[in-house]
Amino acid sequence: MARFLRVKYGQENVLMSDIIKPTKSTAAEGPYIFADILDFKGLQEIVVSHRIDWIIHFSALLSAVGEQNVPLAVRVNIEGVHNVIELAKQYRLRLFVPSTIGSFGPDSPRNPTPNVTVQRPRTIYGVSKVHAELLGEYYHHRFGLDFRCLRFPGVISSDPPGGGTTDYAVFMFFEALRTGKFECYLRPDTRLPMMHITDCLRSLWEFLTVPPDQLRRRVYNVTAMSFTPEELAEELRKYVPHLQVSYKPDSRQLIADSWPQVFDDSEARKDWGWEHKYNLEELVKTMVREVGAQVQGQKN
Ligand SMILES: NC(=O)C1=CN([C@@H]2O[C@H](COP(=O)(O)OP(=O)(O)OC[C@H]3O[C@@H](n4cnc5c(N)ncnc54)[C@H](O)[C@@H]3O)[C@@H](O)[C@H]2O)C=CC1
Ligand SMILES: CC(=O)[C@H](N)C(=O)O
Repeated sequence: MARFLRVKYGQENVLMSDIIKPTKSTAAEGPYIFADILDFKGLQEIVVSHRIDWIIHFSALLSAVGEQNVPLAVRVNIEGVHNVIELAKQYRLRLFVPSTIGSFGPDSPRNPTPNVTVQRPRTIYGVSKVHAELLGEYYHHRFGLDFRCLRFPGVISSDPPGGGTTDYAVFMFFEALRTGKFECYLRPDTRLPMMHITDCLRSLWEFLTVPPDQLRRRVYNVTAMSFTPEELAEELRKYVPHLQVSYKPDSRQLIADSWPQVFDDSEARKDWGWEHKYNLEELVKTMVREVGAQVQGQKN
């Protein structure tokens, strides 16, 4: 996202932060600083000394890793949001926080899942995201905070994924192109909403720049497609014809079974003109090219 925003606003005007060391190429792309989302005073200092006016808050533990360390997920995902939202209120910053299909649960309608419906997720990740959505809406109505939030589906890119349930789709490309074999931790018929990273970043950008009076909500579903592991493998076989996929469901299956299968993003399409560009065919073609280049680079 920083790369995307730097093209629009200039390299020096977008400050990237994390608690981890940047890769060489990330460090070369523009300013990068240490910021721990749990350190409120440290965040205040950054906002003041860098004259920050807009926060895009990505830090989180995703669904699968969150279940492995619930206390840490509570701190990073819930305390972290308390800190940025209070910061945004104090300094009148604009704030974007992503949510997810994981903010829905087994009581939600799964096909399709509308923008407003029962949520009641069963993972700490989902609970923390519903909390962020509600708190953001509350701060918007109570204090006039410009809070915006998109619920993303599984986002597919050639970067290493962070420990979610939808990560299988990324792993399948790497294993298919490295070894021609893949063991999937979800059942072959597990349908989940997905989106290519290019569409994800564009949706975020378009949503951030919509004039406020065009928004009927502060939280919108967005998506591009839905597919199952079996359907993804079938499309991938156009490029790796002998791909063998076996299935060994683990605890992530339970999570996937409680999530939307088809995400209804008609409100985003109607209110601010959201349109995806990548369907399954385009996504696979692009991923094969990008992951293929990485795999080739590792071999040389
Ligand atoms: N990747 C996906 O498919 C989807 C992602 N999202 C949301 O997008 C956001 C980014 O997701 P990803 O990039 O995939 O996750 P990721 O796991 O790759 O990145 C999360 C980042 O948070 C950082 N972090 C952890 N603790 C921190 C702390 N105390 N202070 C500062 N930073 C800290 C980590 O170092 C990591 O770089 C998350 O909020 C996630 O919920 C939403 C839906 C789908
Ligand atoms: C859909 C998400 O939020 C994420 N990729 C996960 O699987 O946890």
